[in-house]
Amino acid sequence: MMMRVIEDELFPSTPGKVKIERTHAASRQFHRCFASTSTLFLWALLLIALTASYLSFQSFVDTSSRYFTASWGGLHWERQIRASAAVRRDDGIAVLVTGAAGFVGTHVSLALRRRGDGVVGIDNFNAYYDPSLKKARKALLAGHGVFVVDGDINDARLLEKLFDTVPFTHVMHLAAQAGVRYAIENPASYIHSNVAGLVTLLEACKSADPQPAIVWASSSSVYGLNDKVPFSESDRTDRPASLYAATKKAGEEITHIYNHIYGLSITGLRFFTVYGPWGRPDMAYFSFTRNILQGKPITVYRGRDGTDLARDFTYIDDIVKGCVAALDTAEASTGIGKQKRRPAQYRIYNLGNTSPVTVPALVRILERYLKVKARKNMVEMPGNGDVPFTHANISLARAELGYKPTTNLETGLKKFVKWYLSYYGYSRRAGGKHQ
Ligand SMILES: O=C(O)[C@H]1O[C@H](OP(=O)(O)OP(=O)(O)OC[C@H]2O[C@@H](n3ccc(=O)[nH]c3=O)[C@H](O)[C@@H]2O)[C@H](O)[C@@H](O)[C@H]1O
Repeated sequence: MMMRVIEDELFPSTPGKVKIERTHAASRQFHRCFASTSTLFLWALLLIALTASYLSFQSFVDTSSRYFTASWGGLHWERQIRASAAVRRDDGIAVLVTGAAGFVGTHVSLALRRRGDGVVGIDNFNAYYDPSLKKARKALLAGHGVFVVDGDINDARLLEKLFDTVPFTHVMHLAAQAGVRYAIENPASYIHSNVAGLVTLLEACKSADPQPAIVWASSSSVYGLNDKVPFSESDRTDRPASLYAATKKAGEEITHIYNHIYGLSITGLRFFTVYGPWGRPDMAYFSFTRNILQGKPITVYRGRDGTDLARDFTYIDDIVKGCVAALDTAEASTGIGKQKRRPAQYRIYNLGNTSPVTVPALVRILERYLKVKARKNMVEMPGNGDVPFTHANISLARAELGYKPTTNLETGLKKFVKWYLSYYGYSRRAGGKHQ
């Protein structure tokens, strides 16, 4: 049936009518064609108009959602920032603490606030470990008048806004992707925080007016595979054993560049396995405590030759004193308008305890305080970033910062266990709350 219709149109049955028919057909086709072209044109116009309005709507939505959903910005936010940054003592300093809801960040922020310095925190509250612990630290800081901005150091606009709002004299840079072994699982997170984030922060600092002096957390891990002990600042640091260590070493080089070109005052602190109350759940002393209390086994690494691993465990209060002394002795940055006027201070210090303790000895101390025997699996140290031992030479920090650690591992772990039992509710009810 369909075939017939098409044939009739192409080959008309009455020969005399062919020309007229053809003329009519051509005219019909022309009209049809013109009609379909103009329809097409109209549709195209409509489509263009729709696309254009969609795109401008999208950009409106993006802008307004940034405005409405951003966790920073606005008059109320600025008031909170200024109140938190207010200095309440003569010659006090105004410090931006990055990673303020982290372990060391919380303690340093509290110490500064207690003596009357202005402190504003910034933290991205990532889920590397239980964010509820970070929120609890934030609440603790809020109770002392320290406001922590929920934001990332990779957010250049946020940093610019913070420096526009407050003329910070110092930055205590503690935000980082921590953990030596996690780099195997998530290498990108180390580059994001410890390299890209650091550069974004330094860019903001170099452009700030006034330029702040920067004190930041490097790590004992930069000594890597060195076997000369104790580790001194002048020792080689070109054989890292983990990506974490490599990014901290990179940080030392990167900060040097900003010191050299822009006159930023830089102090890098090489922390040695810091522990204590409000600590990091990913660290051995913390996760061992959790497992021992829950009756779960713990894995204790040993060296390839069967030797025990050892760390120069350093108590948080000693580290805080070192950080505060570094801030107090930091000279001002020397740049203005992104130009260095004269050479600026560049320093690196070990902050350790100077008395390494083996991991099995750490477990024995915990067993004693927890009154529970640990179920230990002794396994050979996997080749995923660990080093066999760390041991700090702190002569330089002692001479120039007056740094003098006073808490041994026994005393420090006692304080940690007391905090742990209270925080997780073990002192109130048997078994404790889940983590
Ligand atoms: O000084 C630093 O620069 C670093 O210190 C810290 O690293 P580390 O010294 O490796 O601490 P931590 O994980 O507590 O392991 C302690 C010991 O327990 C052993 N260890 C660990 C876990 C386990 O399950 N079993 C075990 O035996 C393990 O082999 C090791 O011998 C920080 O985490 C890091 O962010 C960085 O700041």
